[in-house]
This record gives sequence, C-alpha cells and structure tokens, in this order.
Amino acid sequence: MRVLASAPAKIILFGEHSVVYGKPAIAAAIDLRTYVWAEFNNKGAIKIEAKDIKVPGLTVSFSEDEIYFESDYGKAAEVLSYVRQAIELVREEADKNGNGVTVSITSQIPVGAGLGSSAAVAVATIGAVSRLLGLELSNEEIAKLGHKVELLVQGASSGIDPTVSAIGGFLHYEKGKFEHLPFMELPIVVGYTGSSGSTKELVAMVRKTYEEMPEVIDPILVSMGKIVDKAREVLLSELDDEVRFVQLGRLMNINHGLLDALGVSTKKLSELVYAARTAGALGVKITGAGGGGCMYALAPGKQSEVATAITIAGGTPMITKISDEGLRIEEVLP
Ligand SMILES: Nc1ncnc2c1ncn2[C@@H]1O[C@H](COP(=O)(O)OP(=O)(O)OP(=O)(O)O)[C@@H](O)[C@H]1O
Ligand SMILES: C[C@@](O)(CCO)CC(=O)[O-]
Ligand SMILES: [Mg+2]
Repeated sequence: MRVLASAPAKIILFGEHSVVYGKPAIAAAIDLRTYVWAEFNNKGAIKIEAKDIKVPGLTVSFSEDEIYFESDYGKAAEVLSYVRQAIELVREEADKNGNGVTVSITSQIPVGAGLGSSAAVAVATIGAVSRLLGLELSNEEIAKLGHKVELLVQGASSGIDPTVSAIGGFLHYEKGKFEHLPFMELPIVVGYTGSSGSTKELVAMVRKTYEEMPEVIDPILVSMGKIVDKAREVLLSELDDEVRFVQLGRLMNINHGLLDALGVSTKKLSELVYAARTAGALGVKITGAGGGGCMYALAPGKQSEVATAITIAGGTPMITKISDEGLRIEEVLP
C-alpha cells in the first residue's frame, strides 16, 4: 500500500511569537504545499527521502540504534527530526512500533522562511503514515500530533502552524483553540529574503530576553495580543474593504515594530519592509519566526509595484493565495 498526503504552508497575519506566550494570533493557509508518500518497508526501519530540502538527494534510514546516511551529511539527523518524530508518534499511536515505514518528501515551501515548512512536513507525514497504519484521525487530531512534534523538536511551540496546516483557511488561534474567520482574498505580496532562520533558535532567543527583562518584554507581548484582538474585530466588521485595509495595515506596521523590538528582524527584512512601504503598501510586517525568511505586505491596487520594489531591494516576491484546504489525502494505492 502507498499513501500520498499533502499539507499547506501558512502566513501569520498577526501575533507570531506572542502566541507562544498564550496570546491570540491570526494565520491563514496559502497555496504552497508539501507532499509526502508513505509505504511499508520490510527492514523494520524508518527511512526518509527528502528530495528538495537544501541537501540534494538526501536519504537517511533510522533503525533500532543505527542511522544510515545514504548521503554524507552530518546535519542530516537534525534536519530530518520533524519527519522522524512525526513517524514515531504515529507508530506509537497505532501501537505499531515495529513496522518499517518509508516516506518520500517533495515540497514547494522554502525552508526556515517563516512559511511553516516544519508544520507542513509534520502534518503531511502524520496524515500519510496514519492512513498507511490504518489509524482514523480527524484533521484536529492530526493538528494536535503536529503540535506535539514541534514541541519535541523545538522545545516550544504555540501549535498555530500545525493547526493552520491541518485545518486550512483563515483562523484565529488562542491556546490550542481555533475559530474560522470568514474567508477573504487579501491583496498581499509575500517577500522572501532568501535567507533562513531557525524557529527553534528564534523562540529560544525571545524566551531568554523575556526571562532577563520580563518587565520590559511582557508589555510588548500584551500589546501584540491587543493588536490581534483589534485585527479580529476589523476582519469580522461590516466596514468597506478600503477602510478595513487601512486599519489592518496600521496594525501590521505596529506589529512589525514590536517584532523588531523583540529582535527577530534582520537588515534584509527591514530593507524589504521599507521598500514595500515606499511602493505604497498600507501595512508590512515579518511573517513567521523571522531571523531571515519572509515579510508580507498588504497592498490593495499596488501589488505589482510592491513586488517590483521587493525585487529591486534584493528579495523574491511570491504571489500566493489564501487556501481553504488543509491536509489532503491525495492518493491511496494498493
Ligand atoms: N521538505 C522538507 N523535508 C524535510 N524536512 C523539512 C522540510 N521542510 C522543512 N523541514 C524541517 O523543518 C525545518 C525548518 O523549520 P522551522 O520551523 O525552523 O522553519 P519554518 O517552519 O520554515 O518557518 P516558521 O516556523 O517560522 O513558519 C527544517 O530544518 C527541517 O528540519
Ligand atoms: C514564532 C512562532 O510564533 C510562529 C512560527 O511560525 C512559533 C510558534 O507559534 O510556535
Ligand atoms: Mg516552523
């Protein structure tokens, strides 16, 4: 039997980092996906083929106490930790620890770019392997397992990325609970710096600053939570789009300033943010963990100008659409 599952990337519209501290956030799935094939192997081992992570042609096998690298790359075990944890959790859940499972991954999502590649690969792997092992899991249960994977690998995770990736659409998220917001096409442009940041390291860095100066950092996190409350009100309001976009844009700019205060912006991100603002975007901010990765701009009527400005500033604009679909089982072959 062979199963193919796919799961989407996401952008965080408001509330990254503060969401790790129990504040609300708003995120949406977008139309870039990670695809995972799962099948049995008769070695009793976990075998992972990651075709387009930036370690070309990497294949790694894990069995009881051996790791086989079919490509000589020292960081392979760490790089594949989300996938490995996802497979192990599902095998435990199905009480089938002895089953050999091979997964093969292809992905359209840039890695470490704030677009939730870790959550998409975990959710698609859980989806494919759970179907292979005969487990009937709802997308909500898969989101919870995806959250567990992120907690195990990163040490800290709010769970928003695996939830959006498993459920899809436009979500308000707070402490493990989510609410669907009305689906709407937002005139956005995503800009990729071309460099990556590790969510695990960025979340740990913010934690360290928080512990050193809680009286300074706590009000920033509270303010980020209030921005999300206001953004939710605007998104649920009956206001004209024109007015709505102006209000959301202002909130994005404030949210970006606070993320910068937490130390998760970079020179390149700031350059793309200012280039997009100068080209007429109403609001621009980092999306995801930062430290490189992506920003996004809200730019009604100015999307092509903003895309050009991002290119001139040395970034790569990405035209993406919000996607209603979360985890999808694409194919089940005998
Ligand atoms: N196609 C893939 N195959 C295997 N592992 C992947 C793949 N894509 C992502 N990963 C795993 O996810 C890690 C990157 O996750 P990380 O959380 O740091 O960034 P991100 O999820 O892309 O961005 P963010 O968390 O800010 O949205 C990679 O180092 C790798 O371990
Ligand atoms: C930085 C963070 O808030 C979002 C990463 O996309 C981490 C998390 O919520 O788990
Ligand atoms: Mg991630």
